[in-house]
Amino acid sequence: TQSTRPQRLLSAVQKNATRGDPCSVVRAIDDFCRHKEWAMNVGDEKGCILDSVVSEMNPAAVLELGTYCGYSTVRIARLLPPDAKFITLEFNPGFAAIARQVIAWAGLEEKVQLVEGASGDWIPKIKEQFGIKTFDLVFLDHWKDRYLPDTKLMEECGLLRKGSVLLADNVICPGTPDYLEYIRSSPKYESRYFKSHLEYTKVEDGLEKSIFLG
Ligand SMILES: O=C(NC/C=C/[C@H]1O[C@@H](n2cnc(C(F)(F)F)c2)[C@H](O)[C@@H]1O)c1cc([N+](=O)[O-])cc(O)c1O
Ligand SMILES: [Mg+2]
Repeated sequence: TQSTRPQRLLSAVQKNATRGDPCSVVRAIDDFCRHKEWAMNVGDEKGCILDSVVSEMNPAAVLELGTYCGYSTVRIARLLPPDAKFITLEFNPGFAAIARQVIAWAGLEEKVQLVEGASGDWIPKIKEQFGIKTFDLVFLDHWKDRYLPDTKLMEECGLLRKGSVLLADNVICPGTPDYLEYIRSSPKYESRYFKSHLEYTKVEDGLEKSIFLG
């Protein structure tokens, strides 16, 4: 039977990366996506911006929306302090199964809680299910038409505190126009655009970093 792209990406990790070495997992995925098959990971260029935001914040509680194959999950988890809580949400069971193996190959399964399901169902349950009051950092990289409704839902559920940071991928390509319009015009946020490129290409894209002002 035909393999899927996520399965081929996992095989490249298992072939080329060293077990327990997150950086070698990140490098193996970037090499695979640059030279063999493009895939929608945040990539190395935007990934460095993600790294700098995570390192600067040293967050105690992180939420990722859109695990996919676990590339950004590994990038984030490798930088977190030991007692940090990191939840990553994935809707597609096939992608989740691959991501679990990528995260395990990196040796980071203890630092990450991969939850399968829809954001609309899970966001209202996170506080009680995982004992999390608020998130210090949220990385949005899931369906682009869900960025805005899920941000409003996180506000309503009290998951953001003064100073919480939302970091959104793909605000230019494929684009999240309703989210950008909202976040840049809302008095509840202070936003900044980090210009970069769509992963593994020369096309413009970037990350929008927004601080919740409470
Ligand atoms: O479409 C893109 N990304 C969509 C990404 C979607 C991923 O987020 C998951 N998800 C959906 N809901 C949840 C939640 F939150 F409910 F758990 C998680 C989906 O199953 C999928 O794995 C994309 C496309 C391009 N591109 O160039 O076309 C480049 C990129 O960087 C991209 O991120
Ligand atoms: Mg993306």
